[in-house]
Amino acid sequence: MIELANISKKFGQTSVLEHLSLSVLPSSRTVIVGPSGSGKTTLLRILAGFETPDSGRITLSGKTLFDENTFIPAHQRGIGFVPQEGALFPHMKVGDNIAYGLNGSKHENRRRVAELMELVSLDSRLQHHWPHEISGGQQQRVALARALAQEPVLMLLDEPFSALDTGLRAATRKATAELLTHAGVASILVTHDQHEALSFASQIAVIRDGRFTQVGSPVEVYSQPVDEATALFLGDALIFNAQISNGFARCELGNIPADNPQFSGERRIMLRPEQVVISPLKADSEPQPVVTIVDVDFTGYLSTLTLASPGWPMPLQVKTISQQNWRAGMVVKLAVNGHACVLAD
Ligand SMILES: Nc1ncnc2c1ncn2[C@@H]1O[C@H](COP(=O)(O)OP(=O)(O)OP(=O)(O)O)[C@@H](O)[C@H]1O
Repeated sequence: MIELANISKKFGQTSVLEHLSLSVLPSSRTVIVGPSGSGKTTLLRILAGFETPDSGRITLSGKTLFDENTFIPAHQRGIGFVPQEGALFPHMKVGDNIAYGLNGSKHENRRRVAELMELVSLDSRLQHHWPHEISGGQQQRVALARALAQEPVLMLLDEPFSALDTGLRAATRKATAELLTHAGVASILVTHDQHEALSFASQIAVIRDGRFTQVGSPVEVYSQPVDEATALFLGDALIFNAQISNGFARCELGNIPADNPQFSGERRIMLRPEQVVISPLKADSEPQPVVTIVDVDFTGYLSTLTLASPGWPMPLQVKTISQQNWRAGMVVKLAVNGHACVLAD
């Protein structure tokens, strides 16, 4: 439904976006995730029509929004935009914020505001409040209702939950995802928070230095990242040098099935910490390799174990679910679940 092809943008001599291409399906949820300064907001502003790319093409439902001969202005695009921290008009009450841009009769607008408030699960009595009289989560819902009032086919969300505390953030994120899917509105959300990205998205586009390094489903980009930086950006990762042959990766942790059997020779591989299962060693068994816990950093639900083995070049840190009996000096058994991801660099 929305297609970007070869979008590039420079500010002065600095290239900020380079040849970005992306397809977003109707009613889907795409997340653009990447470090600060990677070009996320610039891309969103280009899609909204607030910024002009230097080259490329953007089409929405078959209609060209931008190419070398075309520039459709923001208010004619049918695209909703929820900026960071909602950006409500402070001098307008909640109801008037939502009604901003509605051009029906007074009676119709009142009915539509009530509908939209119900859609975003806001108590209709809040329409008479000033923005500063409602909570951060409620302000985000008002901003969403205001954007939905335009009946967009695509909603752009720029770090919309960043001002909310952790619990409220997760709840608002889930409610927003459900609401947009239910309303049949496709969305593109920008964030630098990998948990948020993995939880909200049906499709993730990882951006670094103005380029997409990987586009895929959350499970794909998390378990099969293309390179080390993408792997580390999306969560904790254990990276090893390995010798790949016959579909197996030989490394410090043993012989692990490789996710891509075409590779061979010396390569870097990645495992997620949850793939490594650590268990106490039974008295009479021989561990292979011999692994000792050298340090336990207990942080509640999770502990970081520092593990050492005579054959390893350096100790390995693994974050794992805490167990009460773990202590430094203990010899443990390691097992690896699933495949090792063979990295491209
Ligand atoms: N109007 C502008 N003029 C000049 N440079 C700009 C402009 N807007 C953005 N930039 C630069 O473009 C680069 C990308 O900025 P952008 O805001 O798109 O990144 P971001 O990934 O959204 O970052 P953050 O996560 O910190 O918001 C940055 O180096 C920024 O300084």
